Amino acid sequence: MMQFKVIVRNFSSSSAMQSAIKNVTVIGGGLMGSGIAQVSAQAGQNVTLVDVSNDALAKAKKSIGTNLSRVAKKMYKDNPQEGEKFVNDSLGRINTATDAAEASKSADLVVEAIVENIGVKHKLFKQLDGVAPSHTIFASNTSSLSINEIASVVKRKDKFGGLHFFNPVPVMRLLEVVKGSETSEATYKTMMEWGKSVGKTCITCKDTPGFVVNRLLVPYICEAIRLYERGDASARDIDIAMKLGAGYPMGPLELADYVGLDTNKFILDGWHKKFPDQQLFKPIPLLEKLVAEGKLGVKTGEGFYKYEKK
Ligand SMILES: CCCCCCC[C@H](O)CC(=O)SCCNC(=O)CCNC(=O)[C@H](O)C(C)(C)COP(=O)([O-])OP(=O)([O-])OC[C@H]1O[C@@H](n2cnc3c(N)ncnc32)[C@H](O)[C@@H]1OP(=O)([O-])[O-]
Ligand SMILES: NC(=O)c1ccc[n+]([C@@H]2O[C@H](COP(=O)([O-])OP(=O)(O)OC[C@H]3O[C@@H](n4cnc5c(N)ncnc54)[C@H](O)[C@@H]3O)[C@@H](O)[C@H]2O)c1
Repeated sequence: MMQFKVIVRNFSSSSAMQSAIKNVTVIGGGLMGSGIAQVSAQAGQNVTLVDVSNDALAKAKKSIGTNLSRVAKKMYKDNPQEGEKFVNDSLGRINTATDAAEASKSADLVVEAIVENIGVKHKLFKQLDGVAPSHTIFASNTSSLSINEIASVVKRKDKFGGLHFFNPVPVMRLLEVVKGSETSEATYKTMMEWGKSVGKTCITCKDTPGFVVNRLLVPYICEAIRLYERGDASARDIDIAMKLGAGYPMGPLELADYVGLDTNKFILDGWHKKFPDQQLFKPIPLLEKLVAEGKLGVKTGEGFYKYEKK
């Protein structure tokens, strides 16, 4: 078991940094959207979590409940009653919905965390731009797409930016706040304040591929896969090397399995298309093979490693 010390902050609304954002609509109730909904509700905000799938919403509510209990256990270890109240109050602030347009009508901030597909994101934001109040800020949690490109379909380009969270959202302390070329200073400031209000340390990023973290992380993971593919070291040894030699909580191949090999491939393919001469972004035959075989990592039970299905 890897060791990872979680720093628990006090998220009660009285002590958390106040934000101008009171009503948050999170679109996409998967891995990331459920985490974003959780940290917003913990910070005292009213959240509407939207997904096209009722099953995804039910799964999201269940995992949010479990993860809130983990937080409460640490935060209120001497006062379980308060802990229970924290969990129930936070859950009580989260409504679920399947109609994104309707759910955006009362939002101060819309955070999009749906599939990493520019066409699908465009369709969503175009629809929301027509119905959300004029003050509403739109943000995307995209891992690898350009904020300017996503924002190109809306009229409110000054009120559009990137809010890039990290997986698992309740644990990872960083938030990348991405300024598009037309993001206004007021929108940027509000996004920074909101990020702090949900307990994150915010950094400012330009709209460059991968922002900061993924611009460094993607080549690192790709080089680890290539090293393994060449037979220079075993998967286990590569992961041990980076955990014990560089202090990372997970090795690069474990992390690739955790994020999903399909996601790894999707990011790499997109960047290769954009920057065909960049050696680091060239396709990796082993990654292609694993994805073609449906070995996508933890979520399918096999990637570089095998996992017990839960
Ligand atoms: C081509 C490349 C592609 C790149 C793709 C990029 C994708 C994306 O854009 C960017 C990313 O996100 S990049 C990805 C960035 N992410 C990384 O790089 C992640 C790197 N990995 C890690 O940081 C650690 O391995 C984990 C924290 C994941 C698990 O830690 P562990 O020690 O192996 O396992 P543990 O003992 O179970 O848990 C430890 C503690 O965490 C707590 N907890 C866990 N989940 C929780 C939840 N959902 N809620 C609340 N709490 C949760 C748990 O209760 C425990 O607390 P305690 O107080 O200690 O009892
Ligand atoms: N997985 C990660 O580690 C990670 C980290 C940071 C950022 N991201 C980014 O966050 C976004 C979401 O990733 P994820 O891993 O949570 O994906 P996911 O597949 O777990 O969840 C996506 C959810 O969006 C829903 N959805 C799809 N289209 C929709 C629509 N039009 N309206 C409403 N809901 C819709 C799906 O039903 C699904 O539940 C992507 O842009 C991804 O690049 C992912």
